[in-house]
Amino acid sequence: MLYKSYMSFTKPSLADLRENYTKAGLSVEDVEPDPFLQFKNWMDEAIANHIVDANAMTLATADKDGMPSARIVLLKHYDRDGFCFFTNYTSQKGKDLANNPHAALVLHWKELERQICIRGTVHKTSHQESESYFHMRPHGSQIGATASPQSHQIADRSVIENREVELLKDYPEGTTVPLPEFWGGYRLDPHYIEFWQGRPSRLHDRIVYTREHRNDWQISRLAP
Ligand SMILES: Cc1cc2nc3c(=O)[nH]c(=O)nc-3n(C[C@H](O)[C@H](O)[C@H](O)COP(=O)(O)O)c2cc1C
Repeated sequence: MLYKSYMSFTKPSLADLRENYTKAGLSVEDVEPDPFLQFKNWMDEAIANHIVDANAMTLATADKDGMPSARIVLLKHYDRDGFCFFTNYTSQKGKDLANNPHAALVLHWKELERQICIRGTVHKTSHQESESYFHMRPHGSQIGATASPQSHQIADRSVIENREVELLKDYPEGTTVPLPEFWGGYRLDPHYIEFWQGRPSRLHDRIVYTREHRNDWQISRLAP
């Protein structure tokens, strides 16, 4: 009874929403021995296919008691040392990562029927990396990042808008906004990278790279 009324919340019912995935397959023989090259191949395809926000990924962290939280961040750089994103170090995710450096990332490109799941350990990027990325951002974004006490309660929107006005007086367009000490990058150094390709009848392909030692990746298949 409860189930029935729940189902009628949305029309068509959420329980009736389903896609059959048919675009491609993935096997151990298909993939690169190096997961970062495999990641690059898929990211290049996502960009070539004009996927909106192809670099958007869910970042899952957990606080010191193990309580998880997740949110979207943008992947701004990756290489064999890991996957980088930038944020406010005093945010919820920043507090979580200070206490528990284990985290997970998920990218989902529904148009390609693909998902990538990554698990690893997170470290702050160097001050130089944070500074160089901060100053690549549009002036307005630099001011916005400086104005916002991300994840802290504020009385209303005027708190950040007033701060923005003050900062624009000190640092008008064309001047250098200093990198705030509370803002910068993190790099997730992965030990698990999974490539998921949707297949018909929910018999999806999952090819997983796990790492015992640096650059020594084992490749295996998981059941969907
Ligand atoms: C598409 C998209 C991209 C985002 N990119 C970032 C990002 O790169 N860095 C960031 O700090 N927040 C980003 N956000 C906002 C976060 O999802 C989140 O609201 C914010 O970081 C506060 O998270 P927290 O309170 O869990 O720390 C993005 C949100 C969306 C929807």
